[in-house]
Amino acid sequence: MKKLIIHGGRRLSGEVTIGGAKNSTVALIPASILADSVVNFDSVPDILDVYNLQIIMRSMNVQSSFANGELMIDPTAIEEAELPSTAIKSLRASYYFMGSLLGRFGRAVVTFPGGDNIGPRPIDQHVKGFEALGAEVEYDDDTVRITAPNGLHGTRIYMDMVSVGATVNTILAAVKAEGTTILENAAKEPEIIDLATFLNNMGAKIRGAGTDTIRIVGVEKLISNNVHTVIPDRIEAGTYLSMAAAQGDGVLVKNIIPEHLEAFIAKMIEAGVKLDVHEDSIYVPKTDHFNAIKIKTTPFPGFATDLQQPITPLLTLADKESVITEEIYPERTRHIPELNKLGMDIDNLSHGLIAIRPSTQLMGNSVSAAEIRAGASLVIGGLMADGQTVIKNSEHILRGYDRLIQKITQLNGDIRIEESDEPMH
Ligand SMILES: CC(=O)N[C@H]1[C@@H](OP(=O)(O)OP(=O)(O)OC[C@H]2O[C@@H](n3ccc(=O)[nH]c3=O)[C@H](O)[C@@H]2O)O[C@H](CO)[C@@H](O)[C@@H]1O
Ligand SMILES: C=C(OP(=O)(O)O)C(=O)O
Repeated sequence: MKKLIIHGGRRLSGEVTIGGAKNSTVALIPASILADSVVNFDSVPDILDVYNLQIIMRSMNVQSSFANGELMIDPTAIEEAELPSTAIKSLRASYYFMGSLLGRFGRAVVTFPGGDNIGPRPIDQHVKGFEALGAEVEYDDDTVRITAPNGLHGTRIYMDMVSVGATVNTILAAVKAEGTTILENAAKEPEIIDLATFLNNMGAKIRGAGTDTIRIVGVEKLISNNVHTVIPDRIEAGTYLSMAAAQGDGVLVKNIIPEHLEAFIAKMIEAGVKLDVHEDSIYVPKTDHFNAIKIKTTPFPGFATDLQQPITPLLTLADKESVITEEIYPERTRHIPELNKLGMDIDNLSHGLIAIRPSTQLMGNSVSAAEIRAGASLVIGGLMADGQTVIKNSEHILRGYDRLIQKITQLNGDIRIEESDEPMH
């Protein structure tokens, strides 16, 4: 197990550059096995999810190399194989191999994915998409078996709820299907536009990504002729904006697409942080007085559930009680008892309703990261609290935060990582 050790209380300043988006990358990599050529990406974040996706691809004889943000994937000699369940379980997005293997081979056998423990994460809408395209889906124990004995055929699919994962998986299965697929009530997240851009540049015909109706005309071949640059990670950006507002004396956060963070920026400004928003960067000035605010998480372009936990420590600095309604994952509250160990006063009032009260005396403590964004909130809490904070199970954080130690150190934070003999849980 890895532990993060933070000596808090130091003020942060300087610049930090945001990496490529985890949630794009983890869709782009499985998508690349649909290509009939080598595929190249840059701005790929240095995160554990990428290494685990490489392990999964290697089991299918898909070779890849990854260094300095450049990722090359060669799917031209791909073979069907049993996928390694430990790597599959290490991340959520391994379920994108259901859609991409189905698109490539007309069948897929994938163990149920892992990912963050943020409450129930059903896949009924993914299955609805596959079945609508003509696939048959069977579950046996922990495994999903998908076949398409008569091929995949475009159709009209209405998603019963807005799901990022189901939208991505349906696109992956439909991109080489025969005929036209019309996906209604699709998710509109920027990462879906990034995926569609990547596939379209290889010859796919996907229109409407970023709106709630996506139209896909199936094509036979996908050939990559250029390098795809992954969009900046809006969740990593929001995490550093929150960290800088809570503990900074002036921090410039670079490589941001502000349009991807509109709801978050609006809430930070409402909280009293006078953000200076530029074309591709945001300056966070030192803030002495914070207002209490109300937040409700909703699908894009609303306030992202993935930023609910990272903004929470900042709200403990407000003058009155703030309230967050977590609509997407009401059980995404495992940060609360841990942040309270640092002296914060946060209450899980009822299903998804969180009260954050002013707290003054924060002291470091030993805490545990239950999942990635809970962990990110603990990193911010640890930087705010006096004394030493030890964050156990930090692998969860490193799943999705590019060069975290280097970036926080560059901002004058005191943080290091240590290996411990205790098993991860
Ligand atoms: C790798 C990736 O991109 N992960 C993101 C993705 O997760 P993920 O794609 O898993 O999240 P979804 O958008 O699918 O989930 C949204 C909501 O729909 C529900 N649902 C989803 C699918 C389904 O078949 N049935 C169903 O009921 C979920 O329980 C949840 O309440 O979007 C989430 C919501 O923005 C983010 O927190 C995750 O960071
Ligand atoms: C929930 C998240 O990730 P995943 O879907 O990969 O578990 C996240 O990035 O906040």
